[in-house]
Amino acid sequence: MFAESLPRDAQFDYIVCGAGSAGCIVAERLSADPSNQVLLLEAGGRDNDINVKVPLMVVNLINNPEVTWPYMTEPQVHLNGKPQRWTRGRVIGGSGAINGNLFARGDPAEYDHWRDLGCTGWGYADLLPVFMRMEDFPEGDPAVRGRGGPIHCTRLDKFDPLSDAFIQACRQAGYRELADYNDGSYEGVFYLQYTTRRGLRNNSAAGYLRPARRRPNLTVLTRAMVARVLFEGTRAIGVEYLAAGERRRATARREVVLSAGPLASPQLLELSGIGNQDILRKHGVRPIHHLPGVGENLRDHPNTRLTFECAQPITVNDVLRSPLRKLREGLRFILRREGLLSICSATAQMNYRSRPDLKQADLVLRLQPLSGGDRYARTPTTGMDMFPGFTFGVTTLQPKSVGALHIQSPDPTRQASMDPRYLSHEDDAQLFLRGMRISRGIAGMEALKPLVVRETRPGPGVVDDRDMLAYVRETLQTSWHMVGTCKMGVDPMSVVDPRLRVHGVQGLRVIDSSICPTLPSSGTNVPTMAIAEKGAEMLLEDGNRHRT
Ligand SMILES: Cc1cc2nc3c(=O)[nH]c(=O)nc-3n(C[C@H](O)[C@H](O)[C@H](O)COP(=O)(O)OP(=O)(O)OC[C@H]3O[C@@H](n4cnc5c(N)ncnc54)[C@H](O)[C@@H]3O)c2cc1C
Repeated sequence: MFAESLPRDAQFDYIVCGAGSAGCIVAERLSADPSNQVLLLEAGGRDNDINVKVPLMVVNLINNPEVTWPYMTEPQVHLNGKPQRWTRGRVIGGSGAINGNLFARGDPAEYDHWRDLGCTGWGYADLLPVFMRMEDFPEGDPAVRGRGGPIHCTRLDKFDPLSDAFIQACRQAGYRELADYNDGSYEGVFYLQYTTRRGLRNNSAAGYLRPARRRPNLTVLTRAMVARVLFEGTRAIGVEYLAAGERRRATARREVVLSAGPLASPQLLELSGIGNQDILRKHGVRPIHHLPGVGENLRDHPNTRLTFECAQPITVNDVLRSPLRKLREGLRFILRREGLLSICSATAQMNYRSRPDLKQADLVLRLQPLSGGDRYARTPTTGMDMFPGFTFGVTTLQPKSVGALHIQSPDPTRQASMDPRYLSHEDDAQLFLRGMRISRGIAGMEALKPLVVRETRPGPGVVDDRDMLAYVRETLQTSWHMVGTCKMGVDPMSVVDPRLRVHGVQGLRVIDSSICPTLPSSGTNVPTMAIAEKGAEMLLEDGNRHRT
């Protein structure tokens, strides 16, 4: 239940910090046992905004400071010195409340890689039952797809002519079409699936937290920013948080769980004295445990784009710039819960290998039936093209450039210094050139040709390596898939063990996307929700073991 405030020094069994994709699940799972008193603290507010519910209306959220964190990275040396804007959700549901709703488990081979790195229990076969119990996808193969779970997965049965032509063009170029890319197959071209239920966003806040919000043993406090974890020796005993202009405390009898996401969970560890002791001392934080991996291993999927003018007015651009089309799409959505309003943007995708000798797909080509100056240009006032347009997003799946994030002050309200070091590894830059060339080949296939008037970005004049690379460095942006800053593992640079317990201290876990050792080869939302499902199961198992 939502609380307005908490009594001074309130006590709970578990305190979960951050109500994002992971935190909502952890809190729901823990509070399903009525003997657990659970507190969920969220820095942002409630998620009642209609823009959260209707998928396409996310265009009104990603530039809205009311529901987002306005993070900026350090200037990027390999992107002409430009810092990058990194929007994240600051609201119940977290980034899952403002994301693209794309439903992807990721490449099974990448989870097997995690297992091979020493993360016992995290191979694809281990995760399959977790993915299955989370989801509701009645039309899928019941041997590998779940039904009846809290997160509904939608496969649209009608697509627009542009998406159909894209699929056809990829097939003409020799790639195979997948009927269900979440069934364990991963390489090929496919129509995307969405985390929506009856046309509305079905994130972890909707699927897990909402049904649990009246439980008397679950307290949810919004506008409460965790400032640090409190310790007695090396045991976490609670948190200090900022609410209504005051610094307050809450105590955890069992465990504190950090689910504040990949940019805040490592910051909270460092503010609490867990991290590289030299960095902590430099910023006036007394070290409790030297853990040099905290904040390292920052990974993201960088993204560059080719945009095209479309020969027919069938794109999101055409809907958003025409009051009549908006009304028509609005009615279609209200009456049948279908159409462009029921998706955020992307409709089809191809996962493929840049070279046949590779073990797994390393590139993504994604179709978005909208176009504009950059990834945040989603409306006429934010830079969307005022003509029919579509985008080919090009993303490298396992970039070799890895960055770091660290506190730059003991003040919890000051963002950490974030440096993804995009394109610092030359192989990543070369892979983008390959991806762009393959994308142009697809745009030139018979099936797509009638819909392409011209390439608008980078444009037909940009053809040699030097010019294309200059374009990539100028236009590269995030896919908002940051992970890895509290890496799970057994090596000296890992932060949590495979049961997600922070090394070297007791009573403290990190359960969110920051524990991924490498990038899941996909969007990171479904992988994060699976991490939360599995992490909560471990918390409950360990809690019960102590009781008996
Ligand atoms: C614009 C955008 C589009 C995306 N599109 C997709 C997509 O289509 N498909 C996909 O698979 N993935 C997508 N992602 C990525 C995916 O949504 C994230 O990887 C996932 O939500 C991460 O979950 P998390 O729980 O780790 O963090 P978050 O969901 O970010 O949750 C962290 C929560 O902690 C809160 N918090 C932070 N600091 C504190 C503090 N000090 N005290 C209290 N609370 C705090 C935050 O406000 C937030 O609510 C997208 C992300 C974004 C931002």
